[in-house]
Amino acid sequence: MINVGVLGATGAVGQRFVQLLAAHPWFNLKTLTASERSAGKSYREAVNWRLDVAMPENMGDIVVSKTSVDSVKDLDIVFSALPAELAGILETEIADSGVAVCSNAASHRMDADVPLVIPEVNPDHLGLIDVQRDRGRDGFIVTNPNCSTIVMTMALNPIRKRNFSDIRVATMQAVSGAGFEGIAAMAIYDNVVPYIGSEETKMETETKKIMGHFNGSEIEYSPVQVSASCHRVPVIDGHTMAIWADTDDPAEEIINDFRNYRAPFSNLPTQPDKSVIYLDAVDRPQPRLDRNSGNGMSVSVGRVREGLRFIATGHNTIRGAAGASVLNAELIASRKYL
Ligand SMILES: NC(=O)C1=CN([C@@H]2O[C@H](COP(=O)(O)OP(=O)(O)OC[C@H]3O[C@@H](n4cnc5c(N)ncnc54)[C@H](OP(=O)(O)O)[C@@H]3O)[C@@H](O)[C@H]2O)C=CC1
Ligand SMILES: N[C@@H](CC(=O)OP(=O)(O)O)C(=O)O
Repeated sequence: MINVGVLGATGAVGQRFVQLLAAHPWFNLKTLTASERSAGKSYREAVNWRLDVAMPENMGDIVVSKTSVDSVKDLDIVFSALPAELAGILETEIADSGVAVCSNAASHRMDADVPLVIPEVNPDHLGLIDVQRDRGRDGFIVTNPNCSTIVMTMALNPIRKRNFSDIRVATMQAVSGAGFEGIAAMAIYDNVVPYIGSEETKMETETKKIMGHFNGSEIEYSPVQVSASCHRVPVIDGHTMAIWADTDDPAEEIINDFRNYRAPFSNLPTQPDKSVIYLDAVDRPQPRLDRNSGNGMSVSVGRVREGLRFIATGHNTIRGAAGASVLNAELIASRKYL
């Protein structure tokens, strides 16, 4: 078993990590960290469990540690669900101390030698781990993209061979994306908020790195242009988006690409066989109906129309966050990077 821990284990993403790791076949979850407010309490006492599945019983008695390099020094991997302003320095120190960091936080995503990985899309970018090691780092950092960026790039992956260069996207993002205390009920109920700080820039820049080419020492960014407009809607979990891409190929061909798509790895426990699912009902995908497909790891697509226009939905705290990081760690372990 590989010993792992979760940084920020009491938050919206941290709880998803605990849910996904508590009975993982490869990973032994032994350390949970949070702020000074929670440190020293049992996880059961510290956490305000808010997921729609029960808290795994075996996690409740773990004593929450302070988030520090020392607390995780005996682990092989830490999963980071820390606020970005803390993640920057701490993740660097933990990686330098010899531990592998799989992070959800935005802080290191665009660092030149840090892989920004979705296993189905750009697994070869893990080669940047060797670049980090070559400069003397004992551990390493691997990041997963922003939640909306993951759903969009996963949805585009089966049709990538069609060589589009111009993508437009309008998102409808769930409130869980803002964290538990992120948005007041009075602000979102009966409403749509047409602003999510930095989200549009993240979608526009992270996509160029993910779709870029790893030449053995660095990523050559893709020339693809993304124009994003991001909006918060009164949905608990599941980001939905309308996507436009510049191909005139017939809708039937695109639908066939989606139907025939299979995930590339069969040996990773968190990877569903179909990580992109095509739905042909005229009114799908919908977040409430489709976010849990593939245990929350599949992206659902539908309403494919010439132009090209289509809709995609994915679970933002599973496929877009904790599940994405766990899948990255499985790929890292299977490729013997630990
Ligand atoms: N929500 C989402 O859909 C996504 C979130 N992310 C990213 O994941 C990260 C976590 O987000 P989210 O779970 O929503 O955030 P939350 O606010 O829900 O949780 C924050 C976590 O960090 C801990 N924490 C807060 N302050 C400190 C501190 N000073 N020292 C140590 N630990 C601290 C909290 O512990 P305590 O309970 O003790 O306060 C809690 O465990 C962020 O970087 C976010 O941008 C990425 C993709 C999607
Ligand atoms: N901004 C996203 C969630 C998030 O935290 O993204 P990032 O990991 O890029 O900071 C949302 O609100 O839905």
